[in-house]
Amino acid sequence: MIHSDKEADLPDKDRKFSTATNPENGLSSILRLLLQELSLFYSRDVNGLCLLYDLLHSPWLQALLKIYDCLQEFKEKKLAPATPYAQKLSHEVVELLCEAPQSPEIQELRQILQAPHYKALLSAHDTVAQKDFEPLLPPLPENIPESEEAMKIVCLVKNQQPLGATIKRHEMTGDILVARVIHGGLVERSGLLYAGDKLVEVNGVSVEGLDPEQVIHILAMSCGTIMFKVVPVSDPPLNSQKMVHVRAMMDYWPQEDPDIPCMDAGLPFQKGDILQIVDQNDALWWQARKISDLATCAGLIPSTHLLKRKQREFWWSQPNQPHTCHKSTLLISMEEEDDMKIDEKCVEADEETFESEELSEDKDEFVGYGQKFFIAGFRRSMRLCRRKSHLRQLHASVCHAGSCCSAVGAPYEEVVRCQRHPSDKHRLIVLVGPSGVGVNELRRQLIEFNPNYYQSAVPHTTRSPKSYEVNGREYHYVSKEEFESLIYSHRMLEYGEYKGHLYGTSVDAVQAVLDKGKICVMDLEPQDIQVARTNELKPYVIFIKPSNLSCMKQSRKNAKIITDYFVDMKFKDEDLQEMGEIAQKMEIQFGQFFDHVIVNDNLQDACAQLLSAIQNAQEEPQWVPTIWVSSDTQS
Ligand SMILES: Nc1ncnc2c1ncn2[C@@H]1O[C@H](COP(=O)(O)OP(=O)(O)OP(=O)(O)O)[C@@H](O)[C@H]1O
Repeated sequence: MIHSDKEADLPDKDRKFSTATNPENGLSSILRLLLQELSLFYSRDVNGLCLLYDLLHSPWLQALLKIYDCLQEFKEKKLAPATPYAQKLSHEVVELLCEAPQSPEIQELRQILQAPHYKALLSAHDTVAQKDFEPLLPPLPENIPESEEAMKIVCLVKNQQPLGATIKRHEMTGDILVARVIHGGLVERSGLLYAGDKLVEVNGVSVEGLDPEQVIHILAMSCGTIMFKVVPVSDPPLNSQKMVHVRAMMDYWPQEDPDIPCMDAGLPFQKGDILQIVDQNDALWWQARKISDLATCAGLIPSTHLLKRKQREFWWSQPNQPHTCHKSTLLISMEEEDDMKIDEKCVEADEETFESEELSEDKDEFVGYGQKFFIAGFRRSMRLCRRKSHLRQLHASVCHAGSCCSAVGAPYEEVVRCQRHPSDKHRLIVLVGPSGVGVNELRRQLIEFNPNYYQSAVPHTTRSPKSYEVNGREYHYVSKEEFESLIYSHRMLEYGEYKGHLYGTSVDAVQAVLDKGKICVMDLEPQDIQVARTNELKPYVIFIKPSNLSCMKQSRKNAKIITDYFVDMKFKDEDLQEMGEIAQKMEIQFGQFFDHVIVNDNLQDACAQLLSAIQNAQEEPQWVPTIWVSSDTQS
């Protein structure tokens, strides 16, 4: 269907120098001449001439040069259609074939020519060949008054998708204006309508005096081509802002937001979603797309400014009502119950009993088959103290929440996609999960799998070392003053008190592992994640989640938990149920910080998932807070 009219177009001068059109000047023919010359010297093998001769004579080089010549020839040709009416021609051929004596070949050809995709191909060919790219505009209305000179007529062909623009009524004049053009929608892609354009007519119907809803009704009833008569805005807004990516730190449901200017244009999202913000021209309503669905047009999301304002208004109007900030209240009451339950389980025990339980934990710290190596950070006191710190810090977070914004924080966090450079330190791996879900089990399995690569940080304590303990192995033994100074200088990632002693993990202890080129794996209570989220440690947070109750009952038949008063205690059904509830609440409150979620049902599967998640975190590009990268560049 397409042929070349190169010869007809080319001036004589060009034709003379074209290697492509004159095969004698082609590279392959030059090679042929060269070979003839070389053959004269071949028998004498002057300076490796034989080698060169064989090389130039090789069939693959000859073939390559021929291909090069053909491509060169093709590149210089201009393509023009043999006929712009291929569809008609095909139709004629089909008619002739009907009259011709029938044979299997003729039948097959008819079928091919009548197949819808083939017809569509010819139709596309003809459209291109006829250069029929412009939409057919209806004729301009006659007798346009001179005052309407500034108007323009815009025709859009509506398909199944919405037009991608919103309208509003001007408060003073009552004019119907284009309020905003949605990024990626039909109107934006046409480039014909802008925010601020005044609508005069839609499909010949005057919009004067109509409500926006009535105009929308006219648009909804129209199909095919829609004609707008508009007075263009004098300065069409230019979107010169660069795209920004953010992590949503909250959920948003447009259907539940009475303030959204157009509910259908809203973009629902959940905390943790990565959003691409494409338009921030409006101070209150931004336009964004989910990174997981970039093919769709953008939707409206509330701006940071609007959300903070709403949070403040809500706080002041309903100070006694539970709201976003109060989600933690649920956790607190639950934790208080938890404490009471521990009391119920309480057995009288004296210091001696605890001493022996502490000793019995040694099996947790010396592991390995045959060769014994040491894993720090699994001590019972440390784990119980961590649980208590959870309760204490939740209390503190509510007491200190002076304003809604400080409790909730920024609704969006700016992020960039970034890959760790192989020469950079590893990212800290943080495991989070409800007590008993298996965080320590998984951490231990990981370190046992490759103790030269995975390691935990050595915690600090203010208690004195026991006779068999070594400073810097089980714990770093420090004075209360030293410990407190680490807290005040923000060098403690987590800390808590247990039986009158302080326990905690410092940033420096984590750094010591990372400095050795190893991957540091630690578990944290979810409210401590934010403390660890720094450029220094760049933590990758993995949430360990229980599976459903019946699976847990099955898989945890032989599992044991540690409590204040028992070293090993079997799970009761209530424990497993409570674990599920706490996991749910953790996800609701802290889900935005989780980079990855693993359901710990089958232990082997969960370990395999953990290994692969850690590998991805270290070696694949990930979304990280922009501030981590910018502070890297500055330092
Ligand atoms: N997938 C699993 N299948 C069977 N048992 C498991 C699984 N994961 C963990 N366990 C067992 O469950 C018990 C509790 O696990 P673990 O001590 O790791 O809990 P944890 O999340 O660290 O809790 P805490 O933070 O309160 O110490 C242990 O006996 C552990 O061996």
